[in-house]
Amino acid sequence: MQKTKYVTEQAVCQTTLHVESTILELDENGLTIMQRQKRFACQNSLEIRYLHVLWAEATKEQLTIHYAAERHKTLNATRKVFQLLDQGTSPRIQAWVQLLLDRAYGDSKARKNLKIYLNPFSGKGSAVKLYYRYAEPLFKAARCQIDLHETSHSGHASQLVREDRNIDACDAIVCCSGDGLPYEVINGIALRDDAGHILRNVPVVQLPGGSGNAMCVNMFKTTSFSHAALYTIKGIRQPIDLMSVTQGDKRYISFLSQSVGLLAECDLDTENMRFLGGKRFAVGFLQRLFSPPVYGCELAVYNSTSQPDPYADHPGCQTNEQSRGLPHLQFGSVNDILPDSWKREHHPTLGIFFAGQFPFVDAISKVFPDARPDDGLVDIIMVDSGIGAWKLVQLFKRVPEGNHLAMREVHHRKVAAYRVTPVRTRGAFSIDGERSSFQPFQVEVHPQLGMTLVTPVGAEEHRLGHN
Ligand SMILES: Nc1ncnc2c1ncn2[C@@H]1O[C@H](COP(=O)(O)OP(=O)(O)OP(=O)(O)O)[C@@H](O)[C@H]1O
Repeated sequence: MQKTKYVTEQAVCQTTLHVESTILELDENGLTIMQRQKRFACQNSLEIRYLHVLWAEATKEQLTIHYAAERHKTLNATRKVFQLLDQGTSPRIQAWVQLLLDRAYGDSKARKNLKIYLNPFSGKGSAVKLYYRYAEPLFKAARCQIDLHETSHSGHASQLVREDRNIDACDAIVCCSGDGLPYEVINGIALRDDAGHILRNVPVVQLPGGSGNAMCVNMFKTTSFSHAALYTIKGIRQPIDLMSVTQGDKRYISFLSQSVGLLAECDLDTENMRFLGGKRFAVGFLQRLFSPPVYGCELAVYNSTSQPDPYADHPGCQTNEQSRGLPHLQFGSVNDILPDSWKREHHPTLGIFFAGQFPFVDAISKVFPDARPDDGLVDIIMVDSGIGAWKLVQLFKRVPEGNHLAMREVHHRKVAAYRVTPVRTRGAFSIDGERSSFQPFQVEVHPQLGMTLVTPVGAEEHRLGHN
């Protein structure tokens, strides 16, 4: 807490508050607090961006401004207190405080009601510590209402969201975890009778507590825990597409990716090396570099831009109306006969199949650089297993910048739906980074079925490892 100052109100206009020797000025970008030393000279000026202002209130006696102060690239909840000598309830001061709050929150809802799920085993097991140290103080300073649940087992978060009768009263579901927990939450909601209504209306966000944290990187453009907490407080609602994945008689909801082949193996088959953190993926890659696996498959794709009527030759399909439940599968499931309008291809020597709807699939891999999360399309990249070790290394070196799409060996496209039928009977397949059974699967995009929060205008991008 900063040093307390004794002041009296002499407000001169709506954006400026003179309180004895202090001037509080609301300018274009934020609040400036100046100490007036002599008649015309101001010193000790402090600037607080509106983005960083968490809360402000004036009681009869004092004005308190809570804000997120940045030190060593980490945000900490702090406050300034000014004594108002019985004048805090004056309309002028109350109007100034309201103006500060209006500018601090803009289009974002203030005092959010947050439902928080904490996975104590995410990543290297530090999510709980990170939450209490970096997120909770900011949420409390911003006067958020917190309903916190620590998950006790796999499937716990799914059960909680399925049974929660007040879920639509919350302003965001905050997963303090890797990407596994948001996947679980979304699929838990998908089992409710009002799944469509909840998915479309209640934002799901992530504080980066796991090893991948793709949801946070894509939406908040940060791997910093404290910045992600601030962007949750100040986040703006943003609809996103979700994807149905049908496999056998099951239907999963995917928000991030589907992966078959080399990359899925590097992720799933190195889970016993979790102690290596992010490096386990690189170890898996090196192990397969000189003999990449071959995942021959039949691929069928539906591209809505070339075929204007997706329903024409699929009699079983229904319109994707804004129902309260989960949307109907417009293209049927993986068990249905393929519509004639779909393009069929045979890829006998496929090595990598990766599909996703966000640019980043983890904190550093920009696999789909021009993907848009709300365009009704899923990006697919495919690479042949015969690409060769040297080209494979080139490809991976280019992925962080997203330059790999320029390589002749990388086939990229955007589709509205697709089906993969593998030739082999065993192999690696993941949905949103979670292992799924190796069987034929079909994916269709549900435009803007999901909801999340994104950073407000003016937020910085930082994808480094700080808190
Ligand atoms: N208390 C718990 N014990 C064991 N597993 C849990 C618990 N709580 C949640 N889980 C499961 O842990 C899985 C992985 O969670 P999460 O994604 O948060 O961490 P991660 O695997 O470290 O991160 P990433 O997905 O980024 O690699 C989820 O599928 C979830 O179901």
